[in-house]
Amino acid sequence: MRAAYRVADVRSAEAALLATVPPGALMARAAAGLARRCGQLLSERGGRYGSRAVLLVGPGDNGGDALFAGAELARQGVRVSAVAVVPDRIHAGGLAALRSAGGRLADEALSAPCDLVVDGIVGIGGVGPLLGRALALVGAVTAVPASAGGPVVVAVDLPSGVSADTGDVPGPAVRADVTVTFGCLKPALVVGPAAELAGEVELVDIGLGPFVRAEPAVRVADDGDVRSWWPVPGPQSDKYLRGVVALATGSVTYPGAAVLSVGGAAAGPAGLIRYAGAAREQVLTRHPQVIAATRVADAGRAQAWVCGSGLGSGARAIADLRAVLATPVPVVLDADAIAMLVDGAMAELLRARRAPLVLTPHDGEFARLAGAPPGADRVGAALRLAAWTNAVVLLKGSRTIVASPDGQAWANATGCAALATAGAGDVLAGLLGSLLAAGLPPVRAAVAAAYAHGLAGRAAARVGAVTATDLVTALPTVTGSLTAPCR
Ligand SMILES: NC(=O)C1=CN([C@@H]2O[C@H](COP(=O)(O)OP(=O)(O)OC[C@H]3O[C@@H](n4cnc5c(N)ncnc54)[C@H](OP(=O)(O)O)[C@@H]3O)[C@@H](O)[C@H]2O)[C@@H](O)CC1
Ligand SMILES: Nc1ncnc2c1ncn2[C@@H]1O[C@H](COP(=O)(O)OP(=O)(O)O)[C@@H](O)[C@H]1O
Ligand SMILES: [K+]
Repeated sequence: MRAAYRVADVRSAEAALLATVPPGALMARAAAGLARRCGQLLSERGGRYGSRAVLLVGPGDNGGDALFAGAELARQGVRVSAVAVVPDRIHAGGLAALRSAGGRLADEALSAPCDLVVDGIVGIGGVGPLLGRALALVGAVTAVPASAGGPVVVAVDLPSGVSADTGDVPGPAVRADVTVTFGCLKPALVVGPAAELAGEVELVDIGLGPFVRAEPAVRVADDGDVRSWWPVPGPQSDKYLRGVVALATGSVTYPGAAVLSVGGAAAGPAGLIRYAGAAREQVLTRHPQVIAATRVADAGRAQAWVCGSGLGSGARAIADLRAVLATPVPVVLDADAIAMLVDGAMAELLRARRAPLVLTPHDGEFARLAGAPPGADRVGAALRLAAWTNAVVLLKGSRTIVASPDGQAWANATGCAALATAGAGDVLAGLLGSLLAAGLPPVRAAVAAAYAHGLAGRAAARVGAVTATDLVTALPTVTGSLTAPCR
């Protein structure tokens, strides 16, 4: 698990650490890690000696990091020039180090082609959209991406122009190929549109870890986490002990949603799938192992229910949702089931529930339920909805967020834009239901489902254009690999 911390918590940890080290030591550690990575990138692009690097140097310590790293690169034979965002406010020690190593202060950014741009405009001290010369410099950096022969862009700590605590991008911002961040991750590196601007994130250890006392703002699961959580059958298992998942999804109008959600469930760890709904025939044609009924009341017992994907909102859908909510087992509510919560008609049933509830809204469904879209602070918004509904909220998007009523938030790092295809959410809901049925607690089930779903999207995208059916095809290999012993 990786953890990202808010700026205020990073500052507190930094203050505690600073009291234990000589002045300048932290910046030296940060700059050494930054220079190491920049040097590697230059080596990969044809060599350090004689290459050109431009440092964009803001007025704070972020600029200081860039200058000290630039000094180290200059000592290695890189021709380094620095451009000050505010010429009369530049880190004096850093500038002196750069000059004594042979680097220079330039008036204009990128007046000649260069191999590397180091974005030291702002880091965790950035507030709001970039202003003044900082804004103009961002335009110059983003003109030609590295993939089109432009310089490789390395952001110092964070890409300048992003909101560190929320991952919002309130205006023009640097798009980095690599972000070298110090001490710990910040939320903008893992959530929201900012995370897409960070490129590959390298965390440099500056000794901050033991001084970070706060709870993480956001957690990110890795392969090891998901592997260790994923339920695996043992010698004593039978289909019931592995868990029974039931789905009330699809309708006469949207039978495909039923087929897709059952397909997602089939890739999960549950030992038996029940289906209840109007798409019984279509489900059985694609998934003959399913035990199918037409109504929830006739479906039989399950350890978890999934309800809502393609369900519609007529009288039949309302009755089925009521029946699902009345069960004493974990429930996933997706799509139309979320919409049916809006008018409050289900409030009493929801209040009476003791078993976990997981809501899987996309932004539109979130807005209907919460009364407003998630906005700039997606983690905060998901946490508020989770607290208000007493449900785990899986807020879908390019960095899907899982938020729990007790204030824990996770961001998913495996997704890819190919998942933005009709029916992908149905597949996710089914997989999530299967994990719940197999006994995984709701936060872990939601995090693990989003993780595997994202990997399936990537696997399918390697083959070609991705449909939700391709996700169903790709998922068993992904989930199988998550349960295979590590080699
Ligand atoms: N924490 C740690 O452990 C370590 C931290 N380290 C490093 O320190 C960095 C933090 O440094 P920091 O505190 O000096 O703030 P920083 O990001 O340089 O920005 C402040 C300056 O930017 C300006 N500015 C702000 N917003 C702006 C805008 N929208 N548009 C334009 N300008 C804007 C603002 O201007 P002002 O408002 O003062 O006029 C102010 O002068 C951190 O990210 C990391 O790189 C490492 O060295 C070691 C370990
Ligand atoms: N730009 C994106 N990058 C990565 N994943 C995305 C992006 N847009 C959507 N997704 C994912 O695609 C899925 C779409 O689900 P959803 O909106 O419910 O679609 P549907 O209702 O058609 O099934 C979600 O898992 C979501 O996280
Ligand atoms: K920066």
